[in-house]
Amino acid sequence: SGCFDKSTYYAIDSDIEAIASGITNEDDLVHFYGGILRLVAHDFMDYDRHNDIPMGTDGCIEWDHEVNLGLWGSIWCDDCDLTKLYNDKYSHISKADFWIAASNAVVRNLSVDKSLDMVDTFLWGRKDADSCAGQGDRVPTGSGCREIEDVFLDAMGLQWRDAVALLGAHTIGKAHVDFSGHDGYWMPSTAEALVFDKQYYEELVMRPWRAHNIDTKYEDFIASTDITHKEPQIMLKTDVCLWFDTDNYYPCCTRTNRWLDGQNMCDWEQKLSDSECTRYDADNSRMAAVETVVEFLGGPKPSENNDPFYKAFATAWFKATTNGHDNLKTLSSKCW
Ligand code: HEM
Repeated sequence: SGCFDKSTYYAIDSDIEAIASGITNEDDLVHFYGGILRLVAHDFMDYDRHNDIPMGTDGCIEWDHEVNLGLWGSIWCDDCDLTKLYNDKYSHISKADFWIAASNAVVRNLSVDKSLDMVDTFLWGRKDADSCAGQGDRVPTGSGCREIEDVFLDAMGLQWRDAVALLGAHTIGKAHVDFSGHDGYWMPSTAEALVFDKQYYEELVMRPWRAHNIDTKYEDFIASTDITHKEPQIMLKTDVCLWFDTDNYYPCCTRTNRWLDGQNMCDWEQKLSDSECTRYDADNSRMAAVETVVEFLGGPKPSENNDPFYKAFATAWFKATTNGHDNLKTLSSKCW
């Protein structure tokens, strides 16, 4: 219903920035930005093209489901800034559309030189669903690449390239013990978690990642030591599997030849220097993920080239947020 024009789109962008500029604590700021992106990801990751009830971006989340914890209460709730903004100014558009526009604002504002503006590929007209029983069960928990194949490739109908691009959003944000049971930033510092760029792929490839929370339901990877990091730095198995075969070989450490203060960096909580993570064979279909990571690094040498990642992210984001919809509209030039 109604009308959604470019000025409304950019008004949402400015309003998100205005809220962000009022958040003085950096950790809270990361969670504000990251939480908005995660909210949309959880709305689109429930899409299943093979199911009679496909779901997808419909503004419906099972807030109490374990996989969604943390979204209700600090990102979306009666007293949450984002919700208040919606109720005050934008409730004439659907929540699903609003969340995506808000996420686009996050991406634009945190991208290098604010260069990743997805306005031209933004479509609107989604309808909110009142209920979505079973939504949470469709969202991946982080166990490994089997989940990426089931959710992104099979249910959502995306390519490996799309999945790898979307996961680059983990550059922004943090995992919280109280929400997911995982703890830490994907980036080495809070400041880096506030820049939407290709650093996720650099961290994945360059850093020694040690298996962590082994034999618990929170199995993941942790980087380095408390000597080099104030906050824990983590990757999930669904992140590390874009480069290493963690589904078939775990626990392991990704780079067993790194030393710090005379100690092997794989041997902090337990000895893993003798368990190097394995790579995929050349004929493994997951090599498509590996090749995409190489591409997003932006060249053979360290570079500032975010273009391959940005372009692929915009494409994948478009597919993920429009999946299952066939009557969405482009932004009007002006609503009267
Ligand atoms: C295999 C798919 C995915 C898995 C298993 C996964 C898992 C997780 C987990 C466990 C957390 C930590 C939540 C917490 O404790 O607060 C998280 C956070 C986050 N995720 Fe994902 N995620 C996936 C895909 C995505 C996608 C596609 C996006 C966006 C395009 C995304 C964006 C984020 C962001 C920005 C955060 C940080 C939230 C914050 O700072 O509060 N994730 N994810």
